[in-house]
Amino acid sequence: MGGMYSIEKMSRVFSYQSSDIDWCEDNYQHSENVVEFFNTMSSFFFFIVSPLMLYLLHPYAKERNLAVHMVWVMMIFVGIFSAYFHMTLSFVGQMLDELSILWVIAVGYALWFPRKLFPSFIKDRRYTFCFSKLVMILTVVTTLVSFVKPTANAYALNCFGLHFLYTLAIEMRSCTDRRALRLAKLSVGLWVLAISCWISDRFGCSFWQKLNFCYLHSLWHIFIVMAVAYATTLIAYLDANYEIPYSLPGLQYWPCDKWPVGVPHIVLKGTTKTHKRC
Ligand SMILES: CCCCCCCC/C=C\CCCCCCCC(=O)N[C@@H](CO)[C@H](O)/C=C/CCCCCCCCCCCCC
Ligand SMILES: [Ca+2]
Ligand SMILES: [Zn+2]
Repeated sequence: MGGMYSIEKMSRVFSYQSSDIDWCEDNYQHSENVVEFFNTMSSFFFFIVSPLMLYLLHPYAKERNLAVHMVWVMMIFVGIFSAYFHMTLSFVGQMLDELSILWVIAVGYALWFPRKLFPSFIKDRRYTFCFSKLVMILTVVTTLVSFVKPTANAYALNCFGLHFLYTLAIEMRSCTDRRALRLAKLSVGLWVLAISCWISDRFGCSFWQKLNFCYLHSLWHIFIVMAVAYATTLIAYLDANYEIPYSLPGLQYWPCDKWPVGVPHIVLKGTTKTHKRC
């Protein structure tokens, strides 16, 4: 009897709308199996951008470390879990969505956090591995803590965005490379657009419902993927200048460098040992 009760309780976490969160988009408007249709569909944007980023970052990853591909491989899973969450609004969907974001951020920090900003006790090159280990231990602990108050997770995750902006500001202070500075401004601009949509959807829903425009969370999906694409290229570029300067890293835009819009990527122009400014 007790066993039956706990199985029933367990399966409830998979059921539709078992999550505490419900985004502004009206539920079941376009299908009886999909709770938030546009939020689900816009999650597929992750699938378009992730393979493109894996392709564009490949020359840098080959020279530096193939492990950097983990970030965009994991972003595919973020897309899958995000689509599942908005399709069902289930508790399991919410946790998968949030925890996959947490792990992408953790891998990003373990791979790219600038050594000069390491805590003083692990600043030495020999202990770089310790930093990654520390990040992973903290992430395992945070994963367990995230079950205590699931509604707070999304806000906690957004704080990483703020910490990332702070780290970027310190990094860019000493940078004179015009292309890198422009990319930093574009990344921050996209992040500001994204976070404004997320906050507005969360807290201004009644206003947007009056205007009959409840798609801000879908726009958040699109802007945040673009912000992450721009920001990861910038971080990878700064990292390449620091760790593999002999490869003469440069920044270009895909598909055509001369177009006013495009996806940024790194080109490696050389193999001789020279230094750059960032
Ligand atoms: C030196 C450090 C390098 C760090 C690299 C970071 C790499 C990748 C980071 C983030 C992945 C973000 C993925 C967003 C997925 C959105 C899915 C979603 O919509 N989930 C919502 C529910 O559907 C949920 O409420 C969202 C929660 C908040 C997520 C906050 C993500 C913070 C992202 C920080 C990105 C920084 C980019 C800033 C550019 C200047
Ligand atoms: Ca909704
Ligand atoms: Zn979402």
